Amino acid sequence: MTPTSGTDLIAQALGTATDTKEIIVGTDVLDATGELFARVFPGARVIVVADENTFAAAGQPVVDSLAAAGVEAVEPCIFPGSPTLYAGYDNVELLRERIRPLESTIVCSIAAGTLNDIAKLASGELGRPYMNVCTAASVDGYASFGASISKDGFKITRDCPAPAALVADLGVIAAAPQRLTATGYGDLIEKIPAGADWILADELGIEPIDPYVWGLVQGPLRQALADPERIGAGDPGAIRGLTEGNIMSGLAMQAAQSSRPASGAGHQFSHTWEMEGHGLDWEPPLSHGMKVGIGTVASCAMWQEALALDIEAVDAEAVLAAARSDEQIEARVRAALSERIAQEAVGHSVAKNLQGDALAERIAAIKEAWPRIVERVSPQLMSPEEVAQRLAAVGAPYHPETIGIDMERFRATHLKAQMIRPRYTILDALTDLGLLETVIDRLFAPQGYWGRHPHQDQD
Ligand SMILES: NC(=O)C1=CN([C@@H]2O[C@H](COP(=O)(O)OP(=O)(O)OC[C@H]3O[C@@H](n4cnc5c(N)ncnc54)[C@H](OP(=O)(O)O)[C@@H]3O)[C@@H](O)[C@H]2O)C=CC1
Ligand SMILES: O=C(CO)COP(=O)(O)O
Repeated sequence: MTPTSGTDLIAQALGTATDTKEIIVGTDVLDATGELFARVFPGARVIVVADENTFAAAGQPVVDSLAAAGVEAVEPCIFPGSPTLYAGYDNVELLRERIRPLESTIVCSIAAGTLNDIAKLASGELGRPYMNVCTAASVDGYASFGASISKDGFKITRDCPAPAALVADLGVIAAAPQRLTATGYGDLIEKIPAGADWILADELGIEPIDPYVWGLVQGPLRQALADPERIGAGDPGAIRGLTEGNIMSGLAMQAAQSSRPASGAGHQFSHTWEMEGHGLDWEPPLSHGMKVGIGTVASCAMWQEALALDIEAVDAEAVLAAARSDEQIEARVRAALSERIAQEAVGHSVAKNLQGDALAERIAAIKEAWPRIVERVSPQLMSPEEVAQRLAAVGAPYHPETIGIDMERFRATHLKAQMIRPRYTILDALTDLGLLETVIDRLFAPQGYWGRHPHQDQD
């Protein structure tokens, strides 16, 4: 039977999930936490991990439910609620060392994206499973393999198993601050251009699409994104769709053991600003999904411009002659990025840098595949205007100015975003074709998307 609801899709995906055994999504389900814990971790003790915000949102019912199920509990670990917890490796170490001496003790975190990732990596480094009670529809990282954690200033997804179980109480999630719901929409909508980036990598034989994984993330995606007004207004049914869409996206990352299904060039804009520290000292800090939403507009605008190019006319000889050496790439990365980001970014950028025969082959491959790429990517994408309208409708920022990024910095981010990850996206295809700067020029020219939308109030 073909699953019809998000709940059915999650149940089906769990059948093949590598780490996650059970996910409970519903209204008034916090009191199921204890029995779920006892079922998934028989005989284990629990340590509840939360921060003051998330404990206030769901803590006591979770503690009561664990006690009612007869689960022995050690003293909870409650992080301060203010300043907002950051996804830094120091917090992972802090939690890991707190739980290390506690034998047969499993973390039950009560958390949105940040603390879930901290609990995931701290548990993973000790080879222990964990579970999470989700407090907002703010991210797709709940069910994912890997934790996005910053270490020495570089933020990237670090390998560790997904949670063994999740509880997502829709009452708690709907009552979370509206900005957390809006940010979850921003994280989810990037799966649209991220899908286009994956099609590109698939067509070039760089990272083939696994149809099963593709279906997990892309299957429920458009339905989950369908009604930003209702999501923004806090409608429970629409928030359920967003929650389930984000969980499915996490399950796709779990099935792929990679964030490829959920993260493309749009995410790379967000990661660049985050590593530059942009908005981290705001209270509340500028969230992941808010930055990803703007990155999604940027990525869709770039794809739109790319699809209008005459790729067949690209002069491969000229591109080869102008190709940068690895030393030149390193110098560019070091000039663009601060020292602590550049250190790791140089490795990714140099590894992606093609010259000579390898570059000639890549250009030929892009030319050969381009008609199929256009055919497959066109129905996948949304226009940048549509993405911006949807973000506005949900109550999320939709223009870089709104998040304090001026046009000069925004324009420069198009180049930096290509440097910080090994993942092949539209940024890399344009780089290989020697066209990235040309496309950026067109985007910011008077007729280009950003030329026509230089300020939020002119949108
Ligand atoms: N691993 C992965 O695959 C992915 C990871 N991420 C990462 O997730 C992080 C972003 O997570 P996000 O959820 O946006 O932000 P946070 O987890 O930082 O949440 C923002 C703030 O809201 C609090 N909060 C959460 N729920 C409630 C509630 N119900 N009531 C009141 N306050 C609440 C949070 O507490 P608390 O800190 O306890 O959550 C925190 O103080 C980033 O680090 C990002 O990189 C994003 C996508 C995928
Ligand atoms: O944030 C992510 C998915 O939402 C994944 O981030 P990466 O692209 O750094 O793996």
